[in-house]
Amino acid sequence: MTDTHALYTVNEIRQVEQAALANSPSYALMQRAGTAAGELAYELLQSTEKERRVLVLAGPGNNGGDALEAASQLMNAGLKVFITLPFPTDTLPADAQQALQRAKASKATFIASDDPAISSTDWAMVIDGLFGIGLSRAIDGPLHELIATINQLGCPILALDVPSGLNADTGAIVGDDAGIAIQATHTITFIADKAGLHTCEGRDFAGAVTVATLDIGGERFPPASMHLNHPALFAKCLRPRRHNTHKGSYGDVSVLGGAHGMVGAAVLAARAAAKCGAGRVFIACLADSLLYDSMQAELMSRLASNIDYSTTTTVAGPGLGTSRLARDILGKAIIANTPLVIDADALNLIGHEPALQEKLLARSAATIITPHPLEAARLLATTTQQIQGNRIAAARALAGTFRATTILKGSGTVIAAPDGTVVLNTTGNPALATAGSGDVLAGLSGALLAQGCPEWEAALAAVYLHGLAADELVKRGIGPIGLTAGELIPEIRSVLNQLVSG
Ligand SMILES: NC(=O)C1=CN([C@@H]2O[C@H](COP(=O)(O)OP(=O)(O)OC[C@H]3O[C@@H](n4cnc5c(N)ncnc54)[C@H](OP(=O)(O)O)[C@@H]3O)[C@@H](O)[C@H]2O)[C@H](O)CC1
Ligand SMILES: [K+]
Repeated sequence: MTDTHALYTVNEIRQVEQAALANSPSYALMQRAGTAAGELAYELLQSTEKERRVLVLAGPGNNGGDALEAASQLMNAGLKVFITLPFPTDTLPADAQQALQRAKASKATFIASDDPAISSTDWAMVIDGLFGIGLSRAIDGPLHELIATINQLGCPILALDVPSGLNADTGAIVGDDAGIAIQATHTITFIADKAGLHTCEGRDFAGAVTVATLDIGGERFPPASMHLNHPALFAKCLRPRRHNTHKGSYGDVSVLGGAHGMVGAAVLAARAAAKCGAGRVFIACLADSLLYDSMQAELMSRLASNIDYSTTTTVAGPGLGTSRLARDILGKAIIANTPLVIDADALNLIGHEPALQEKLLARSAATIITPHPLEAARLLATTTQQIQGNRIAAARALAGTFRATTILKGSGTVIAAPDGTVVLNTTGNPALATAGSGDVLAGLSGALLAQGCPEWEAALAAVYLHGLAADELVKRGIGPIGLTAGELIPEIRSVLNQLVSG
């Protein structure tokens, strides 16, 4: 495949697989999958000093076949391989039957899934081939117990195609609290990459993801509607500055927020906007409580009611509250039809007020909305659990309903366009789960819009840079525990400048 950042749904992959199976000998794809998995396992095991015992979990379908094939490869490479196959073998699909015969011939040791050796052996690695894209219900009973035991082992776990128990499309654990999934350190996924490995629980359960295409050419794939975020997707809007420019060249940002007692949120967004390149930044507070920002004297303070929203990019929401005054001024900012980022309480107001929704739909200027899952649930009149159950569908629904580029925050932030295009972000870490981090993202998004970045690229760049800054800080020991949102701002400025000059 040429498009290395493309993501496909299970349905799409099934179609590609069927077409490929029709044109190659049966069993060839499974052999390729098993070989790719065996090679990766072997490579990962090179750094281990343990006696190289590998436990292979094989399931009742073709994912189990892949695992049995990988087991044969590793036996042939001289490792000590133990296989547990806790299912009747006479109902294995034909290809998996062949893989079973080869595994038996390789003299791998078969052990029962309740053998105490599973929890007492110091395994160098576990290979998870219980279920792949054919998982159809929550994993329960003895298999649930087996997976709980495996997750406690503390050794590297290589999942084949998908960590068993994870929905490959959504990244949710199938069956939610009733289900369970393998918590892999590595996943080798077949034919094409899958969205569920990169959002919701995906990042925690899949670990490092490798794609093995099984030699299926890119021409067999439909155009992808989902991609992983990458600078190539937005680089064209982050260009070096021309010499012959002035502050007016980089736009004004006004942060509409800061109700009484909540000015800090607006200050964080405004500082982010200033340090990410906006020409001039105004803190447009509802409350008359901020004279100036002593840490960032470049910021200008105005009463929200005195701003001309037709001449500025607006970041609406940080610390805005849901008062009548907030609602009225938000309405003015929306109808001004200038670039707009809508965050926090501005989203809550829109969720409650059909009149604001109508105004939003009448806009033609750039609009980015940045809900976290609870705000998304309010906007779509549903529950957080429903949103998290299918984050991609939720982001698409928001983008379509409000005709706005949507940034659905959370692990594996989803960026969706009204036409259904989706990008999943790859940067960021739990350090971002801190108060004010959303305000910084909103301010950064506003700064990029003010500098002329189109809304789609601005959203992709903002999310990517915000996460990358957190990753860089964590590498230096500043977080994940205790990273504060304000610390992100200078780091975002650094990674932004590096990207522009690099
Ligand atoms: N076909 C090929 O050549 C290739 C396939 N690849 C690999 O195959 C899997 C997909 O294989 P598939 O057989 O469709 O599905 P699975 O192996 O994931 O699992 C299906 C079986 O699991 C049973 N099942 C489903 N959920 C549960 C559950 N919660 N508890 C117990 N059993 C469950 C299901 O039973 P049903 O009753 O639902 O029918 C099936 O028996 C793919 O992921 C790849 O790893 C490779 O890509 C190579 C080419
Ligand atoms: K698996």
